Amino acid sequence: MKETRLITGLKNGLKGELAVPGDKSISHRALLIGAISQGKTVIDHFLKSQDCLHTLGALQQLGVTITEQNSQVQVWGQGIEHLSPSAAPLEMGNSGTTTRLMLGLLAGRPFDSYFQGDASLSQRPMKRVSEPLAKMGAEIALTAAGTLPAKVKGHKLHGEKIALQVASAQVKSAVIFAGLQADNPTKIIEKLPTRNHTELMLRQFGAEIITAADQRTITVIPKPKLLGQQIQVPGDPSSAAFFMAAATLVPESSIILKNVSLNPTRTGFLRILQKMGGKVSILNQTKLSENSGDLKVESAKLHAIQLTAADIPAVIDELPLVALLAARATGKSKITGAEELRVKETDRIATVTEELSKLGVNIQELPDGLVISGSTKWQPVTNQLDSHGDHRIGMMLAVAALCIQGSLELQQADAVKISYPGFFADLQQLIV
Ligand SMILES: O=C(O)C1=C[C@@H](OP(=O)(O)O)[C@@H](O)[C@H](O)C1
Ligand SMILES: C=C(OP(=O)(O)O)C(=O)O
Repeated sequence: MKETRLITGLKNGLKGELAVPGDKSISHRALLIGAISQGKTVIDHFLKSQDCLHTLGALQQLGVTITEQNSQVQVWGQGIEHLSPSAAPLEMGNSGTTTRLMLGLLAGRPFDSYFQGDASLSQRPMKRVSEPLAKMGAEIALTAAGTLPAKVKGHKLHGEKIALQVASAQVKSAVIFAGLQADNPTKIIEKLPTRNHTELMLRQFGAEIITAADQRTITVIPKPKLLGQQIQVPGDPSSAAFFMAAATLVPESSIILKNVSLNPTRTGFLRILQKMGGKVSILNQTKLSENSGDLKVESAKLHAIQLTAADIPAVIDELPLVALLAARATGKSKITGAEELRVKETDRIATVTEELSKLGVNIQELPDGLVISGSTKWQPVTNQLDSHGDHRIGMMLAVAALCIQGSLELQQADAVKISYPGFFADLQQLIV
């Protein structure tokens, strides 16, 4: 990641319409669930970003045929029992989602698998997956630090009652993929409800996955007959959030973001922005593979916000952007219960603090969050910002730079390719 980009503060507001790329979480799952089903799965609006392409590549390493035609991705599923071992390590790149979901999937296959990832992913915790899976009979060897590279020795699995120690959709999904292969039902109890795309999509393919009224107790009935489906991936709300923030913060903006997912486990940023005084309205609601709609966003003056643990899962990937909103708002904001940010692509509590401080923002780290005193009169101490190789930090800083007079350099700007390769081109489309 070597690319440096110059970003110039905007004199005019953002204007126009944009359809953001497909949802990253749903794109990963459409490939994985398509691969273990019988028959063809056709994916519309698949997110062709580096992370999702690692899921695609790893499935090809396991013998799955995946083709592309007329901008659709086709997965030629033959059922889970047709996955075949890969002699070479499965390449996870930078993608935590690929790794954790595939560890759950391959733990129950009758062969061994090897996983490796890039330098950032190789620092991220994997015991959160290997430990609950071990209760089901899985055997996953990690480094002494509990990280990749991993060796999965495939075993028969048994259903268990599993109380998860972290609120993580990746961990929940790993246990669900293992539970599909077990010889009796698996009951998962989450600390807090997290994004539910795995459950929704597996139901569409024919599985019986029962979610209790508390939204955090999930029962997986094993050995379903899964049949290939048509998937229409809605726009990624985590990608839409960058433009929602930009349109809010740059005066005289008014934009429409088309077909964005409105799954309530993902709309935390929308709700928080509204609570801070943001002007966001939902226009046309549509049903793609999940509920979605168009979002109209206009510039607004914001006030501070307090977030605690229960707020975090629905906004986990947008928290760097919430920090940016808070940095431009009136008053002192506090985010707590967000210690998960420390184990993302970077320690996002540290990288957000380091980079926003360079812009003159009054921001302090907490062990599990941030305290930010907002102001619209930042005094940058440098004109060089750095994504630290973290896509979400890079895009948040690009939005921050739009709010400033003059130009800033963003180093390692190409990190955006991990989840949003066309980010800078799409941003340009809204700049008049
Ligand atoms: O399940 C998923 O698709 C994801 C879950 C979240 O991670 P955790 O489950 O670790 O919170 C999120 O940060 C990640 O970008 C995608
Ligand atoms: C944390 C993220 O992804 P992953 O865990 O899949 O690497 C992210 O996209 O912000």
